[in-house]
Amino acid sequence: MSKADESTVTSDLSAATEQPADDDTILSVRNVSKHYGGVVALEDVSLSIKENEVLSIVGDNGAGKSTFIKLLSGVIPATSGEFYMRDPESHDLEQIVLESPAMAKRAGIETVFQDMSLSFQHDVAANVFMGREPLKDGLSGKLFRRLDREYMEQRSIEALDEIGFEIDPNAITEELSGGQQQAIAVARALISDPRVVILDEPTAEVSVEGSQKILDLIEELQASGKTVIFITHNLQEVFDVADRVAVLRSGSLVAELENDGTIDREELVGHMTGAIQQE
Ligand SMILES: Nc1ncnc2c1ncn2[C@@H]1O[C@H](COP(=O)(O)OP(=O)(O)OP(=O)(O)O)[C@@H](O)[C@H]1O
Repeated sequence: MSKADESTVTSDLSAATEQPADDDTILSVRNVSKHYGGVVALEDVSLSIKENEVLSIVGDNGAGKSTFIKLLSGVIPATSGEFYMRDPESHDLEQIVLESPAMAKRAGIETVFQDMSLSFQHDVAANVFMGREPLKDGLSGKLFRRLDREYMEQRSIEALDEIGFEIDPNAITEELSGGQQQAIAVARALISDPRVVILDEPTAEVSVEGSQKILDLIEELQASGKTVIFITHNLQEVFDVADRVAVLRSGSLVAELENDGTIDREELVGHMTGAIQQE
């Protein structure tokens, strides 16, 4: 049996018209396409993300990875297709509209983009709460309302601690390492208690040591009940922390593989490059 046969491979997924809504699906992407004018960035992608899994998305440059997560974060609208999210109360998969970042956040999806969107001159607590600063009660009149700094610092410490980082909330962000900055961006994403956390190449600008901390962080997120989707170019990271890997090639989802010890680098690269093509 070839390596490809040994693995749990589902191929030609882009041809699927409807995906079964497995009980453990938290987020379902159905027949989603994104065209930029004449450029086909994604074509008829269907993918189910399972509750509490770590799913890695890989693909060569231009495969459609960034486009895929921009759609899930509501940064750009899909040209066609549908998204469904498991409702935490009814437990049904309900259709959601992802046409703005606010809509994605409301659905419980938070994304940390590669640039992290941090304000580097500001301190850690300010970044963790950026755009959601709590105000002190008891003071009347907008002009006199003050930030609840004490709460911000305390919550920042807790949010970072939850993902395995100890960082002074008063430290200036630009003075911290790449791994610490990534942790701050993740802590900010966690403040709204999302169910799905998307990380866009979280280790790209981080030292080897910092990268290991980020991989630990991904495991912490999973242990705390989150579902994690992460994009990486580093295949070793896929083997280290992903439960499953989805491979995009030229805008199509060409394989989904369980990271159950049977896939190897050659096989993964084969799917990415097209050297392996399933019927
Ligand atoms: N705003 C845009 N306008 C036109 N074409 C775009 C736009 N954004 C992406 N594309 C095209 O869509 C395709 C998919 O791009 P995307 O950035 O999603 O790929 P990627 O897998 O994230 O690549 P990389 O690893 O290089 O970031 C590429 O052909 C790209 O040139």
